[in-house]
Amino acid sequence: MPDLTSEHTPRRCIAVLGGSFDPVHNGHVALAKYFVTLLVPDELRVIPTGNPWQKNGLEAGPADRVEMVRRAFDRQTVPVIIDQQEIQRPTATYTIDTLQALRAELGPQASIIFLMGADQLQHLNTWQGWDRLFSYAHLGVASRPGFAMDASRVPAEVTREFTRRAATPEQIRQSAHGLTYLAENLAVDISATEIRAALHNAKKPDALVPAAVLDYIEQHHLYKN
Ligand SMILES: Nc1ncnc2c1ncn2[C@@H]1O[C@H](COP(=O)(O)OP(=O)(O)OP(=O)(O)O)[C@@H](O)[C@H]1O
Ligand SMILES: O=C(O)c1ccc[n+]([C@@H]2O[C@H](COP(=O)([O-])O)[C@@H](O)[C@H]2O)c1
Repeated sequence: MPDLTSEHTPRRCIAVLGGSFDPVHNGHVALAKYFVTLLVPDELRVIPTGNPWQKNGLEAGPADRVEMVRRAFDRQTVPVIIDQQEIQRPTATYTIDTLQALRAELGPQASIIFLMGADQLQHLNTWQGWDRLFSYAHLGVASRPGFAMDASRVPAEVTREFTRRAATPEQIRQSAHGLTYLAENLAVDISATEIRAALHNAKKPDALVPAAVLDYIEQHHLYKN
């Protein structure tokens, strides 16, 4: 039987943003928007972590983080799915498991790109099965103030993989997995850590989080001492 998918059906492209989102903020929205503009994916999949094993616990519960994410991403130019698979998985959250599940769900043809900020790039080689991530997805990384993306801070083995797999947005859209893209001109100096600190000090971080998220935080008395 001829492979009609590759010849006649455009390949679907799904951009995936995983995160603790404790809380979601304008840096996350800017990261997603950057890659949505670059790739014009068919879907933005946002996946709040369940048990982020490299963090010392989360402050807000999963239901609150999901609702904040829903509010933050309610006005995108592409369809958005808030995917709760990591929250529903009882074990430690490993991206490799998530990407395997997404590949099984979306099929071998789909172009899947997992997005992250430069802070994660700096220790990507500590992720569970990091070198197998490329078997399931492309990786898209954006710069972030305070986190260099050059050889001074990125481990040599990570730089090597990113260099040999570097591709254009068009190449990423036209293949399923295994390529990389470094966006070096995003510069949003916001972190969830500073937002939690502001809220604990009764400050209103209204320039750092979407208004609908701040409303939710206030209504539900999140991040209070
Ligand atoms: N300001 C930002 N610019 C670019 N990428 C970002 C930014 N903030 C977060 N990211 C990326 O978004 C993803 C989820 O981040 P996360 O939810 O841990 O936010 P955070 O601000 O880093 O949180 P925390 O301060 O609690 O560690 C990660 O890949 C991270 O690198
Ligand atoms: O798979 C791993 O081992 C792994 C280690 C650290 C982070 N991640 C993923 O990276 C994304 C951003 O993580 P964080 O801690 O910055 O919110 C989120 O989807 C995490 O599950 C994944």
